[in-house]
Amino acid sequence: MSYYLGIDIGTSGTKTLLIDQSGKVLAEADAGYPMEQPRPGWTQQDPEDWWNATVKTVRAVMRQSKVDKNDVKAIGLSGQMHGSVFLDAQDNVIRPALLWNDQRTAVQCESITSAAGSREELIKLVANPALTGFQAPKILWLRDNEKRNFDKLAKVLLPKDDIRRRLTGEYVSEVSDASGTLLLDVQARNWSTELLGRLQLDRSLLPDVVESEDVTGKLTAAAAKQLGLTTQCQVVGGAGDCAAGAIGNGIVRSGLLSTSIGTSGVMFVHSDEPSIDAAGRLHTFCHAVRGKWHMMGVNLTSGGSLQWWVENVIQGLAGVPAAKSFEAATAEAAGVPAGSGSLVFLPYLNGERTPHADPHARGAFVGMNLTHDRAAMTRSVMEGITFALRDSLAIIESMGVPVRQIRASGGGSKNKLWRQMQADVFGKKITTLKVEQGPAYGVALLAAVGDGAYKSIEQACKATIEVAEETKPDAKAKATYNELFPIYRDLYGNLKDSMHRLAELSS
Ligand SMILES: Nc1ncnc2c1ncn2[C@@H]1O[C@H](COP(=O)(O)OP(=O)(O)O)[C@@H](O)[C@H]1O
Ligand SMILES: O=C(CO)[C@@H](O)[C@H](O)COP(=O)(O)O
Repeated sequence: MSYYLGIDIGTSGTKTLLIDQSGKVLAEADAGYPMEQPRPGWTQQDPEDWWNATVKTVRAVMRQSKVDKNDVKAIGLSGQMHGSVFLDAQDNVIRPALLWNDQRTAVQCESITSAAGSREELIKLVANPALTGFQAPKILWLRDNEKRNFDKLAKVLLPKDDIRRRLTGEYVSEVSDASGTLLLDVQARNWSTELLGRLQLDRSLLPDVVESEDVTGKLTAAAAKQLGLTTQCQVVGGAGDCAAGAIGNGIVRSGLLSTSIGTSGVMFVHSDEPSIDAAGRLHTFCHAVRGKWHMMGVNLTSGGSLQWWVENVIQGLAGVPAAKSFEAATAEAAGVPAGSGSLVFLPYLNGERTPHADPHARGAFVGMNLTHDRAAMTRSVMEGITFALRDSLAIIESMGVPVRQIRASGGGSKNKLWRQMQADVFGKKITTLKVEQGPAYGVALLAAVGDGAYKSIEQACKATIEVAEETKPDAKAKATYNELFPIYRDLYGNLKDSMHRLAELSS
């Protein structure tokens, strides 16, 4: 029997799992690490933490499963997208890695747009506008602000690709994650030499780019020893965590969408063609399916807003025990009718990407009155997060993209109230999988495809992924949300100026 490892370098921690060739999960392990926030809107991590978590979790699943190391044929890598690991010519990490939710690069986004000629020209080159989280503005930020570090720079890698370097000694990325650098010609599935030239960035700074199921190398002797595996173990391209999570949800053909409520929120749709949102509100990226694309809307503080509410606000007030806090808070919210008594929450606690692309957007509760209590406010937070996902769905539908099935995933979708709320807010049936394992599972499947256990990722998904539960919209709640959604949408425009002035004051 052959076995495959999936490793997901997440923001809060690394998750590793081991599957057999039928797709059955034999063991899984997690290891967490901190995220530094040296200033409001700045986020960083130490790549060494990702490596230590990788070693720890791989060793843990090998120990738990008791699988013979010679039978582990391949590894798939997934990870938080867009981050930058800056390396010197000796592969030393020059400074902490800047992350996907870092907002320090607004000035560099403007420089990139003007170097391309205009926002429209930039979208023509790389299918997307310049957004603060993406990798290219981070490279320019280093050049503009830390010249001594920039002078040492020899390579820039995405988080999971830095783990690949440590596993195989190779500098390689793959198309789905490379799409989020803003330097990939997404339609041609290769680096945009045109944009690199206009930004005066040397191609040698970037790794090679392959398809997600391609084998990128084998473990070095040192890595094999550290992980307790063999030098015959292959490492496939893998995928950025959104595409990897979508594969884990079986989103590999037209008409299928997935939502994910994790720290960030994602509305993801498969596309046979590189369809581009001319306004640049959705990201158009290569899918981890060979020769296919996807579009997605991303909310920066999705489940992260509930986490903020439960940890920073409610816990302080009520002393809810940490382990049970999400369940306890949402159980209380379930007693409040849909619409939270006309209270609307805007989940823009760290700026927002889709649809506003605004690092200075801020959160708000609007419509409070004397009847509102903690439970209503919790519910309103959940509804605001779900409205933010509906914003992305509305854009997808306005582009004429077919929507046949929506599969809900991520920590938030494990909650029954939130699954019902998604059905009611979207006005559509929501399905969930029998076993949802997220991005690590998606890349373990890519590893199985790379090793030849399946002909294609579509075939692997068909053989392994089973839809279990269906949640239908409730007509009354759907009508309430249809009334509230236009108000939610108007609020950003109405409050934008005040949000910006407040963001300025807190910076
Ligand atoms: N039992 C629960 N009920 C409601 N929401 C939950 C529950 N468990 C987790 N969540 C939400 O899911 C988020 C974490 O999702 P997860 O997919 O595990 O995160 P990450 O994106 O960091 O990997 C939390 O911040 C919280 O908003
Ligand atoms: O920026 C994006 C996608 O564009 C985020 O989805 C990050 O990739 C999130 O990573 P996790 O919080 O799920 O680790």
